[in-house]
Amino acid sequence: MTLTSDIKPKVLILNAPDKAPIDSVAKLKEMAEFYSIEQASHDAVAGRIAEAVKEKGPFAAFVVFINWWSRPFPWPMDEALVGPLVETGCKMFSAGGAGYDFVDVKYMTSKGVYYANTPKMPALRTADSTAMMILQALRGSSEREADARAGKWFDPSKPLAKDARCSTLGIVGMGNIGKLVSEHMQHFGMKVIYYNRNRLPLDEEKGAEYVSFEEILVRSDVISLHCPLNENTRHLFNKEALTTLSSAVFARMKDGMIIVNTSRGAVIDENALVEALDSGKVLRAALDVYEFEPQIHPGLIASKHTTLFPHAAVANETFERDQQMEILLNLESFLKTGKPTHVVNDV
Ligand SMILES: O=CC(=O)O
Repeated sequence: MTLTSDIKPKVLILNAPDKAPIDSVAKLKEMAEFYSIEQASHDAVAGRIAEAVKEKGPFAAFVVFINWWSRPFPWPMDEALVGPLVETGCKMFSAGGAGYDFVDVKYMTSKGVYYANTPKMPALRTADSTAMMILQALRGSSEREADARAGKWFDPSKPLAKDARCSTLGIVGMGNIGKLVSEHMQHFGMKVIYYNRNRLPLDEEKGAEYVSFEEILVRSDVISLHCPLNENTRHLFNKEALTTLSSAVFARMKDGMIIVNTSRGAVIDENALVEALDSGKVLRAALDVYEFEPQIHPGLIASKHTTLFPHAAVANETFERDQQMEILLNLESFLKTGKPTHVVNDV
């Protein structure tokens, strides 16, 4: 039976999926009626949503096609933003990104609605960039490049490159990205240990050794962060873990270690990291994400021992297309089965 337009569910979209192949959009247009609003600040989008619900609603789903560098952000995706949709029966929300720290998932779960993310698209891209950043940090590439640009030749009195083959990589968070980083870095000869809330099944460990969080601190020459940002991981790397303050946690961390972060900035207390870089406790840091994006702590910019990326580890020529397609797949699955593909909450 062909659905008539009268009984098609309605979907509200924020921005158009302008990079996805026309076919994948056309297919969905057969299944639902689309209404769009434009990206703006949180309060302005809240107003646009409330107006759309009143004039065109009710909507079955709300999907967002914006990137995290395009501003202003309408975040957080909280009750003030999406309440009118939730209250009129909207059951599915989706936006781009593996991370969903900008979403009030607790609120959504309490209302019995799904939030769906896009975990596949960022995995390999972010893992590739992380591998590059680990190698850069091991080699001290920022210092070397700064010297070369300043017309200074190789100075072996500066800390030399660390050998990947003699180094242990500690991965915190062994999800899609962590697993790929583990495989990449084992190709460069690194010993990989990992900490995760739960141990992975043996066939997924692929040579990585499961250890406690404390062991990550004790044994790692390089720590790479791949955990989500939530109340348990905010400032997981805080003064105690990163500085010489008299903390038992710190006392077990290696001097001159390297920290790499392509997850979320606030997993690290940036003030503590700057202090640790200045004291030499942390030899080098390679960062793609920051506590107060788009600001980067001036101490991180000033340090010669940092490699900095502007939250672009995931970005390449094809990622927007793939991200939009993953959001559309969530929507297609929801329209067909009542459940999106990549649900982050149990409802
Ligand atoms: O930061 C990128 C993502 O969450 O996918």
